[in-house]
Amino acid sequence: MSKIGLFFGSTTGKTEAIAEMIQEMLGEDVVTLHNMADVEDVSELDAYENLIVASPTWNIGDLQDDWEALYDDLDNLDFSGKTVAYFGTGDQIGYSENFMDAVGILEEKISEKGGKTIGCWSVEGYDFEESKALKNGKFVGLAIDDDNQSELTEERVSAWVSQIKSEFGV
Ligand SMILES: Cc1cc2nc3c(=O)[nH]c(=O)nc-3n(C[C@H](O)[C@H](O)[C@H](O)COP(=O)(O)O)c2cc1C
Repeated sequence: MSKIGLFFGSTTGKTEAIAEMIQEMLGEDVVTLHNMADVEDVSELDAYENLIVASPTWNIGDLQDDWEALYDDLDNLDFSGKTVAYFGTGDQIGYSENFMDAVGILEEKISEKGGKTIGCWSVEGYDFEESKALKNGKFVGLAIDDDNQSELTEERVSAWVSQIKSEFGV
């Protein structure tokens, strides 16, 4: 069993590309990728104590479709004892009032069910109106905007990976 299960949804491939980048940085022996399109039952998340949960925001403030399909089933899981980091991709200019909402929606549900959130991320360098992913003035996970700030993607991912590495203790 690898140490971290990374569960992502991705409609046009951007979130998937970030998931692969993270796996490469942390090592294939450490991170196992699970595309939500192939996940039949959310109990697959239960196999890990350390999780990375990722979704782009679609349809103006919604979860990506494959997460949407299984979202209600998260109520059947107990996340206590689990450590969870989040990331998402979004468009802070086109969807300024809903930037990264999907990450906020997932974090709220999973932390309600006992998950311990790590990997919070500063809003510095972003320009948006509103986001459900904000808690105490920070994003509850890494925010990637490849639509408008692709030149910052790799350095953001790399800094966040160093951060969660020590928070996960891997
Ligand atoms: C129709 C449509 C709706 C979108 N809605 C949002 C949104 O509400 N909030 C946001 O931050 N980004 C939004 N986006 C931007 C996507 O989340 C962004 O392009 C993302 O990187 C796509 O990820 P994926 O390729 O992994 O599916 C939207 C894009 C489209 C085309």
